[in-house]
Amino acid sequence: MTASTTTTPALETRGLTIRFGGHVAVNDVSCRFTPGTLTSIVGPNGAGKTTYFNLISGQLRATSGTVIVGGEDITGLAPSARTKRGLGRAFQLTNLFPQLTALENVRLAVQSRADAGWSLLKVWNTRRDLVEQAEAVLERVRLADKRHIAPKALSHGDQRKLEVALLIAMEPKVFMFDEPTAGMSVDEVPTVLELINDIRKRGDATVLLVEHKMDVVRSLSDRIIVLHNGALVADGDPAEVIASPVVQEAYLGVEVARD
Ligand SMILES: Nc1ncnc2c1ncn2[C@@H]1O[C@H](COP(=O)(O)OP(=O)(O)OP(=O)(O)O)[C@@H](O)[C@H]1O
Repeated sequence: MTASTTTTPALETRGLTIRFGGHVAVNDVSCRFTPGTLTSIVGPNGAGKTTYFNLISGQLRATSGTVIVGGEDITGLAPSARTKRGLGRAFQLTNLFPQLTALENVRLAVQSRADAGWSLLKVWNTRRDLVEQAEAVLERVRLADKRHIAPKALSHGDQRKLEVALLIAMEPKVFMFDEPTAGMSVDEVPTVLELINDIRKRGDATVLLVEHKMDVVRSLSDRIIVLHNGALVADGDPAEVIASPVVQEAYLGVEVARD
């Protein structure tokens, strides 16, 4: 294990399990995620990666096991309550307000975070701040020049950047990305990866990344865990895990074989 055992984990799962009928999609997964690290979760199709994410973010309820954020057991909480505890998951743009501009959407995300901790009056008094913060986030994801465009009019790559912007605006402690480069053209991929790398380098954010492209995983990760048939079968340093038989077998002839 590369995760430090002395630092309080930002996120921890203990014995996390979900069954669909007779099928165990996530099977007794115990794992600690340390602040300031990026962990990639890999494994073959159907291994349970997205289901693991759904259990962490609350889209699915575990059959057994616990999810702990910042030392607090959040297993019984709804997704929105988990978001307030600092769990942030990037979702496709279906969550956006299509009639609003990119800037207005990001401002709403900034505001939803502000509302969680501030009085409404204070939010009103700092409206200008909220817009400035939203603009700063759009700068950071290099969408400042497109701030007045509606999300659906953005290119696919810019839409993915906007998704990252919304997540950044909510200032979560844990950032969760499920295949953030899926469906992107080759030239759009590096910008989104740079943004994720930038999140990881700033402060003590904890980043979880589900990604199939092994070259991406290798370049970004501090640690890799491997799920196979719902179980955690490898965990550690990226080079070691990528070289392990289970990963070699799962990805043989695909990305790994190219290097
Ligand atoms: N709601 C559900 N009902 C029944 N079975 C489900 C449900 N959600 C997931 N599964 C099953 O759980 C297993 C794990 O699926 P999951 O989508 O988590 O895998 P994955 O590792 O994310 O795969 P991929 O890389 O293809 O996205 C699969 O066999 C899937 O069919």
